[in-house]
Amino acid sequence: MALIEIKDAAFSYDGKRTIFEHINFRVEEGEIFCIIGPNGCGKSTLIDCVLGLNKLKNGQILIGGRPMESFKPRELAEHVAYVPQGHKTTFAYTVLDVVTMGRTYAARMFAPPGEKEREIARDALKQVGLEGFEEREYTKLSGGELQLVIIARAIAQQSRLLIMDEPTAHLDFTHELTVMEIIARLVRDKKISIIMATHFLNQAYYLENAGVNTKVALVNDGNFAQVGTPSQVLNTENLERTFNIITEIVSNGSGERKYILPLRNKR
Ligand SMILES: Nc1ncnc2c1ncn2[C@@H]1O[C@H](COP(=O)(O)OP(=O)(O)OP(=O)(O)O)[C@@H](O)[C@H]1O
Repeated sequence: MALIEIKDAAFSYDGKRTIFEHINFRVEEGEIFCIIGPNGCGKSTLIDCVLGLNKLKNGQILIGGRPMESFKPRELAEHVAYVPQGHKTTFAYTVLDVVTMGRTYAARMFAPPGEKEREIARDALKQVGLEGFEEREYTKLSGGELQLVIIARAIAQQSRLLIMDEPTAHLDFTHELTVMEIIARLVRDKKISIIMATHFLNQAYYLENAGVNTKVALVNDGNFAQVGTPSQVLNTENLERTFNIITEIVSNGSGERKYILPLRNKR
């Protein structure tokens, strides 16, 4: 059974303009589903629907075969973790406190998290390479470190499904690669499932190249124009149609590693 299934989903903010319609997809265990498309095509809106923050105009979302609206918030947190695009750092919590917040749903009502929850949080920090950051002040981290803490918080939640909206936005090359390595490990080795919106087309190829079970949905005109593996979907024709750009798909000598080489805008 699919971990999550979206059936004939449609959404509009004002009841007049449809942002997307007839969206169908399912995400299996140990699979990453990348949502790719131009600015304003509705990626974040779709993600907010999957998180239950936007109510669909039409269609249904099933989590483990069960309609999403039948889940209590605490129950939903057990199944779905979220890595947002940006975050505010208002309070001077320690890094360990922030990551432990991922365990809130599992703690007893009104009880502070116990040592078991803090141990899970410490382990999550280790998984993102932030061992030793436990007592650092959250507000004093760099953007890259902050993003890794937020990913650690989602890992600490121990949900089978992770939703990520542009997880590498504003990150430098090193931190982008770190995040991609963490994603590959979670999906390929730990069989976590991820839905990720991204602008970085080559990230889908990076994952495919790394042996991660990867699917791509190319959003165009409020619909999924194509769904398939990166090799099936991210070809020169589809990229030209969706982004109006001329590209070349290049590969290393043995043809195992593919990348998109952007050549020029089509004018
Ligand atoms: N709260 C809102 N109320 C009304 N319209 C909105 C709202 N949020 C987004 N929109 C509109 O919905 C459309 C889709 O926006 P969305 O942010 O989902 O796109 P996106 O693909 O995530 O964009 P980007 O790649 O630029 O982040 C846009 O036309 C946007 O202006």
